[in-house]
Amino acid sequence: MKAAELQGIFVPAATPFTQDGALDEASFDRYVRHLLAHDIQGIVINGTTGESPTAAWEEVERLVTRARAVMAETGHALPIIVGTGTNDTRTTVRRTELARRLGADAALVVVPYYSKPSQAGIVEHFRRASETGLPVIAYEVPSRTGVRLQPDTAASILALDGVIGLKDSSGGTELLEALAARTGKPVLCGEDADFLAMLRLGAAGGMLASANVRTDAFVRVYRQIRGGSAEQAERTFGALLPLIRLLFEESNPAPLKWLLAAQGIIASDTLRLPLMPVSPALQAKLAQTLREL
Ligand SMILES: O=C(O)C1=N[C@H](C(=O)O)C[C@H](O)C1
Repeated sequence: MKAAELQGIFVPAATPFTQDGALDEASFDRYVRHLLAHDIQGIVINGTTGESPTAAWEEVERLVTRARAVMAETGHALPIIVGTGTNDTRTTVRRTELARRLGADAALVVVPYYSKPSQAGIVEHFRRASETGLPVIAYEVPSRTGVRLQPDTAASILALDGVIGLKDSSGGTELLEALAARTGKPVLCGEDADFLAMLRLGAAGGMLASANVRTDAFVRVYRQIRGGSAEQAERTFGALLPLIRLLFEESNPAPLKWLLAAQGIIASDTLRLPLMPVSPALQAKLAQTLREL
């Protein structure tokens, strides 16, 4: 995958489980077929939305194999981006190599969480991952990692040959604006509520959990901005905002999985602990949204 291909809407897939918590491949196949019916630019497997903290690597490999098979059956060849980042550089490098051998198109590598490494340590982490030969998309999400990329650090990571872009879930537009004059590489919005603001400031697109629902409307927002129809984009996005807020009212991907299951796209909204199903109060709000979709 090349940097120039990081444009448009990328959908991070949820990982369907059966009620007893096993990987539900039949649901995943159906779900991928559903996603492929929309004009998206790629699918992410094992992102945050895919419950990467509790997915076994063997399961990730199964999902990549299934996604590729469904694409072959339906005549699609969209990029498959695989979450390979952990807080351990060695494991991250090994997973990125495995993903490359499996035929992934790019790796989504999160800023190493929990250890609170120095900015220099973070750059080194990405250098090692980027030397595997699989294009890397760096993923900045300080609310989850506990460490924030400084703009200089993000620019150094983006300057690495094997890094093709950044998914920015930092919240707000500061990092994007700081990077604007310093990198030609694409920045994708990873903070759903900021999608429109970031597109306006030059983001190349979005990698958005909420684009699993009302996918076509997210594609429309992107196209409207690219086509210069800012007012239309504002209206389209304004109509999506209540849905986005609901999807993040409790930890992603719990609300999303509830909606996918309620629509029959996946069989069950089962999550792996410590994530819990959505509360009854949120379920009632999601059920109302479902009637309006
Ligand atoms: O799975 C992802 O990739 C995303 N994760 C973010 C999160 O839950 O923190 C949200 C974003 O929409 C995509």
